[in-house]
Amino acid sequence: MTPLSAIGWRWTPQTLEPAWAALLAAHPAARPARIVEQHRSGYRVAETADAVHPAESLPEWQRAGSYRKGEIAPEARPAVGDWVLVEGEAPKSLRIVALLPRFSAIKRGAAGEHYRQQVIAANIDSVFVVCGLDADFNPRRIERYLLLVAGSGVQPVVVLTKSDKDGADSEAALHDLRALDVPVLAVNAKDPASATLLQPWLDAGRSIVLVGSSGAGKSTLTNTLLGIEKMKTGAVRESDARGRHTTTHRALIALPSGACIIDTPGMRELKPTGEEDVAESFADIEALAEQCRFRDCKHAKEPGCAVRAAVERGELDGERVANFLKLSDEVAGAANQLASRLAQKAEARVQGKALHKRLDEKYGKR
Ligand SMILES: Nc1nc2c(ncn2[C@@H]2O[C@H](COP(=O)(O)OP(=O)(O)OP(=O)(O)O)[C@@H](O)[C@H]2O)c(=O)[nH]1
Ligand SMILES: [Zn+2]
Repeated sequence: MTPLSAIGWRWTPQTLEPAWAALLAAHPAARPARIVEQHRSGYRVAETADAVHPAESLPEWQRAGSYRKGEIAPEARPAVGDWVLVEGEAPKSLRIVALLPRFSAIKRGAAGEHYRQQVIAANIDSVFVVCGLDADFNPRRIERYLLLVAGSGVQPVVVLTKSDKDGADSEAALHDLRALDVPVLAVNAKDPASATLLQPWLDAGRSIVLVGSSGAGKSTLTNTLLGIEKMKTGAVRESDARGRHTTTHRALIALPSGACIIDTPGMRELKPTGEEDVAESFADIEALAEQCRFRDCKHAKEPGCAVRAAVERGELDGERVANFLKLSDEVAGAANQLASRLAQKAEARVQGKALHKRLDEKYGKR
């Protein structure tokens, strides 16, 4: 394994995307590196699994406040997981000279900012949606994660942990999740033999992210896959008054299988961008909705509702339907925000143009 392949580089000159090859050719003195952290003050990149260094970024990627002319969209700036080309010497004088196009991107809505959305992890192959088979078990939360990563180009896998615990009912959980058309696995995250169920997604050169609520077992699973105690887990932390933020942070963890796990704080709070396709994530409900008497049926009190009929027959989970409606509203809300931000942006551009025109008329072309 080369140092680069341990952090997810799996291309040879023959298999390299033409766009990547062209950028490499355009920067003959540069070499690939991966963004593993993004801070207000700048980026940190890895060239090997063990060495993470600050890198100076292009001036146009520096955070800017508002829509100024020529400002670069947030999606066009590097994000965690992105491959970039760097020049200069580590540790002190690395410079990013180009961003390589990404093959997948997990995005989230960025309310409260001027930006419409943010890329929180790029070039990821699979996302493990981790959920415990204890009080943490929540099909609605799983559906939500799946909706938010659908369309990102990343393959989701639902990993149900704590299958070994008293009261854990894997069968019942698998039944509750039967409507999902993604792989669902029940594991004991503490047991290496059990964790081998995840091998199909851990081939060399693959990049994974883990999402799930606090205590779901993400660190435990990471440690088991790693084979050593690299991240502190909850059991250790319980004696620590500072609580959940004491996990030793490693942005990129190279696994013995040759895959790597990328951890980014952004994955902890996912909210819709407005571009999600709820119908696609809830294809079972969408198919039933075609049979409803009214085309715009809200599946509430309308007569002839095929969705409610399926719930009444026990063929569809009523809570899944409620979550579908809730998430549809949320995505519609985010889509409206997105549309109004785009409209504001267009408006600002038109005003800018009008101003220029008036200035031109008054003072002549400058
Ligand atoms: N028995 C059993 N315990 C588990 C399993 N997975 C996790 N645990 C325990 O659950 C607790 C929380 O697990 P963590 O791995 O720290 O959870 P986390 O998802 O990393 O939590 P955050 O770091 O807060 O996001 C720890 O005490 C683990 O030992 C499992 O499959 N079986
Ligand atoms: Zn209906």
